Amino acid sequence: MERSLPAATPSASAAPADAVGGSRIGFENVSVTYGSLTVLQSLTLTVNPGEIVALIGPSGSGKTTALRAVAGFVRPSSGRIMIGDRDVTNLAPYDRKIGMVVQNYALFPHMRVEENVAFGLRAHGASEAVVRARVPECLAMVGMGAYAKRYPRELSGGQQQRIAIARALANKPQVLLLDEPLSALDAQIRRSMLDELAKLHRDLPALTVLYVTHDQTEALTLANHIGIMRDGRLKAFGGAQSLFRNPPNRFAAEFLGRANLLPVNDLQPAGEGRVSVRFGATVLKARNHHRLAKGSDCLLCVRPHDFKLGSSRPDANRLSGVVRSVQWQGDVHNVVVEVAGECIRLSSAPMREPPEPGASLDVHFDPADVTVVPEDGADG
Ligand SMILES: Nc1ncnc2c1ncn2[C@@H]1O[C@H](COP(=O)(O)OP(=O)(O)OP(=O)(O)O)[C@@H](O)[C@H]1O
Repeated sequence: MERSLPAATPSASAAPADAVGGSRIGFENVSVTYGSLTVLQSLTLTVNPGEIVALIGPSGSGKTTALRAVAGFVRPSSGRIMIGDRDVTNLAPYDRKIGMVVQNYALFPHMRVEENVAFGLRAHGASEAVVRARVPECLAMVGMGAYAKRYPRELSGGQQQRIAIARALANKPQVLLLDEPLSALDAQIRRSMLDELAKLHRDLPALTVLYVTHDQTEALTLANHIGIMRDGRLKAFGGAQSLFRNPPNRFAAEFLGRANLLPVNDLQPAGEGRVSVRFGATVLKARNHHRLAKGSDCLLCVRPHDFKLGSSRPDANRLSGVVRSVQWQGDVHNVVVEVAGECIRLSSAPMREPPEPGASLDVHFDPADVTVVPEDGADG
C-alpha cells in the first residue's frame, strides 16, 4: 500500500502478525490535540513484530507526538494505541512494557553506568540476582562492558547513547521507541552508531522498533518501512526502497531523496508497461507505477544520480540544456542544468574535466529508472 493515504491501513508487512502479535504497534485513527490545535490527525499505522518503521518529516510534523503517544506520555484525544492485542491507550507509561531512547541520552548524572542500566530493573522489582546478571548482559550488547563503573560525564556522547540503549533494553521490552537517537552526535559517530543499531536489531530480531528521525539516510539505512509525516498527517507509507523508487506524491519525492520533478503532460501508453509524456517539446518515456490516467498532467520523478552524461543508448530519454552551476563534493560532482526553463540537479562520479557554467550539456536517463508521480491533491 503506497499510493494514497489513508485509504487503507498502512502496515509494515503482510507477515502473519497474529502469530507474534505481542509486539505489534498499532495506531488506530489516533488524533492528538493541544488546546484548539490538532497536531496528529487520524493516524492509522501498523508496525509489525520485529520490524523497524521510521517516521520522518519536517520539524513540527508530529513525529515525536506519535511516538510519545505510544510511550504513554501523550494522551490521544481520539483513537486507540495497541501494543500487540492490548489496548494501551489508557495505560500508564510504566505499564506498557516498552523501552525508549531520546536524543539527549537522559542518563542520571549522579549514577554510575551500571546503576543507570539497573534503574528500570529495580523499579520493576527485579531481584538483585537478576540485576547482577542482566546489567552486564545489556552492557555487552552495546559493547560497553568495560565502562560499568564510570559516571555519564566520563563518557563521550556516543558512549552515553549506548548506555541509554542498554538501559532501555534492560527490562527486555518487546517494543523499542527511538526518538532522534543519533542527532546529538557528530557525523562520523552517527554513521558508526547507525551500523551498531542495525547489528543490535539483527541480534534482537523480535524487537519491534519505531524510529523517529528527520534524517532520511538513517531511515533508509535502518527501516524496513518508512512513514512520511507532514502537518500531523501521514502523507506516504511504504517499503523503504519502494517509497524511494516510486514516491506516491510530490512531497514524498522531495522529502525522501530530493528528487527532480519535471512537470509533464499528455500521458500516453507507450507499450511494454511504459508511458510517454511531454516535457516542453520533448517526449520522454517512464514507468507508470501509480497507474495515472491517459492524458494526465503529472510529474516525472528523476533522481539526481539517474541522469547520465554523454552518449546514450537509443532507447534512453535525452535532454539538452545549459549548465548553471557545478559543485564538487569530494566523491561526487553536483551539476545544475537548465532544460526547457526548469533547473534539474544531477550528481555524477567525480569528473576530471567537469563542464563549465554556461556550457551546453546533453544528459540521458533510462525509462526503467523513472516513474510518473501525481501532483499533490488539494490537501497535499
Ligand atoms: N506540549 C505541547 N503543547 C503544545 N503544542 C505542542 C506540544 N508538544 C508539541 N506541540 C506542537 O505539536 C506539533 C508537533 O510537534 P512534534 O514534536 O510532534 O513534531 P516533530 O515532527 O517531532 O518535530 P521535530 O522534528 O522538530 O522534533 C508542533 O507544532 C509542536 O509545536
